[in-house]
Amino acid sequence: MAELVLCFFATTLKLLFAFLVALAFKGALWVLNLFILAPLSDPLRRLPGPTAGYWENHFWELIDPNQSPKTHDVWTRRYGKTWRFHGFGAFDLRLVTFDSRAVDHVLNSPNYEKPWQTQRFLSRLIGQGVFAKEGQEHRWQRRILAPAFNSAALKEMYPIFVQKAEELRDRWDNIIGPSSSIPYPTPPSTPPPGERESDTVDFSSTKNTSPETIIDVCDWMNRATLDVIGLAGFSYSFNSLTNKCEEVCSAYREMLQAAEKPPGFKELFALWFPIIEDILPDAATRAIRHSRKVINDAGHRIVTTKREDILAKTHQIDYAPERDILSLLIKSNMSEDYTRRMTDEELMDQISTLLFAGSDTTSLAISWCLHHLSLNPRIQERLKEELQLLHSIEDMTLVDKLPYLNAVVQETLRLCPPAHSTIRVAMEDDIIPLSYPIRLRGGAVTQEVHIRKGSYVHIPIEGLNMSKDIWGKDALTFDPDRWMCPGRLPARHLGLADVMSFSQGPSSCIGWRFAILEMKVFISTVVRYFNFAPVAEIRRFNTVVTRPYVKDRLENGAQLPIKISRSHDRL
Ligand code: HEM
Repeated sequence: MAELVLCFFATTLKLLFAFLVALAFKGALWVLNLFILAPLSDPLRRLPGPTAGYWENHFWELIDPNQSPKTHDVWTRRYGKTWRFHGFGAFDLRLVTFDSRAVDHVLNSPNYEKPWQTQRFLSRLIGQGVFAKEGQEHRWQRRILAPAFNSAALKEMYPIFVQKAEELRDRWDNIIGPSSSIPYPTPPSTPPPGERESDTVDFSSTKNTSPETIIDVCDWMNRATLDVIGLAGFSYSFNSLTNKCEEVCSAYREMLQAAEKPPGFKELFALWFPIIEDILPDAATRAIRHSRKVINDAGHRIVTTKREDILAKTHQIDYAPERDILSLLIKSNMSEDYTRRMTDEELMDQISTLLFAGSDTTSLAISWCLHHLSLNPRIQERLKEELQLLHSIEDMTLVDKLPYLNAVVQETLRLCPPAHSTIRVAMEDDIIPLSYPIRLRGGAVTQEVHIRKGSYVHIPIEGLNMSKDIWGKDALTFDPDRWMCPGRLPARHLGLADVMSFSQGPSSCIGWRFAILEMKVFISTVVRYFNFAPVAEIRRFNTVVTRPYVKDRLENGAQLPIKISRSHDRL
């Protein structure tokens, strides 16, 4: 018996050993292939591009927004409109293209998807919503979401933009001090819809006797746009502008802070082996999990109540359903074939997605706009003059059609796109057509790029918006006038709204009209009533989006201090 046990034990050991040897052999082959064999046959090797040591990368030059405009400019002059660079090293060659035909091809072809690393990062943060999905699932979610973003839906949401913009204006007015002669109502005595009486802030505590004051525009805009997406997205009051950020609002902010930290070795490793986060969750992982739970619990309550409400009242003759994005989404979902409806979990993930994709981006775009207006008093003055013609902000068509406001918004989106760049991966070997030929390393000239399955393509959103070839020599200057003279614009635009900021193709920004309208309402409301002046040198840093910080104060995180005073003479 003992012999039998020994024999069994020895055989198991042998098998285990053989298994480990096979595993090590497979691992060695994988490493050999990854670092040596595959790079040797990578067609991108033939492309022009910057050189570096085998283990060196070019991420920093390309992704740091304080360096990338210069890098793009110098490298496109040196290598042409399409080149390759080192990802994690020389074994990881990646493509960058400024060629409109190639950009069109990559962003519109089903052969290119968000890399699985991006999808995993997004799923961990915001669940399985439309942003994290690809392929058929993505197309299906996008179709159900579409009615919530059409013109009719926007019209319904417009009063929310106005309500929140005016609330923000009143908060700022109150911070400046009591000597206001501004002929608009002081902060409302009755709280805005959705806020409880007790949630309104005590304005006296923030008053300042000086006729001007410095505010952190970034923080204020962040709160305002979060309130907007709460109300417009799912009729939910975050009360962020009242300083009484409630639990979902705090959870969301906590989640963003955790996600903003640049990934270290462990985070990168965890993308490949997510189990590590289960075994050894760090503070960021715990924060994200906790935030997701809070957001999901609230999301569950919201989805259930809304669906019951819609089901119960649909047949009432005078029923006017809520017009927020989630209600429209639930309605659109209910009209789908029974087997193809989104589950409650999927609906909840759309809530996190909208929070993530719709608030921070728009808040940054508005902040950058006020920054540029503060640096350019003449442009600010001209905008104020146009806004004086606007009798009421309530008229959506009027606000949307103001030509100079439109030019200022377009120019901000061009020069300060909140998303610095995006990335796709080739799902199969492909040939990318080019409009501008490139010279390969051997000297041959070609009008197409061969790319193999698994290669990454970086789409330089900001680079395309700032390209001198596309926008002219003054591409780096904030000049809204270029949008007023059609002759100064490129013959052919890439991207939604004529800029690359919202990307293009089937995964482009679904909320672009929403964002532009929200920007217009906020900018016109605050620029009518306040003057903006710079107080610090502002730099940019890139986390998930491009944020401002005060030069030499990066440790304080995103900040955009601006001096505001009332424009008494205009009123
Ligand atoms: C100025 C503000 C905004 C900017 C610059 C912006 C930019 C973008 C960009 C560049 C993408 C594509 C990302 C990629 O290709 O990898 C995107 C996707 C998306 N955006 Fe926006 N966005 C803004 C506002 C909004 C708003 C207000 C909403 C919703 C209310 C929204 C919802 C989304 C969603 C759901 C996606 C994913 C679309 C998909 O994968 O099909 N965005 N956005």
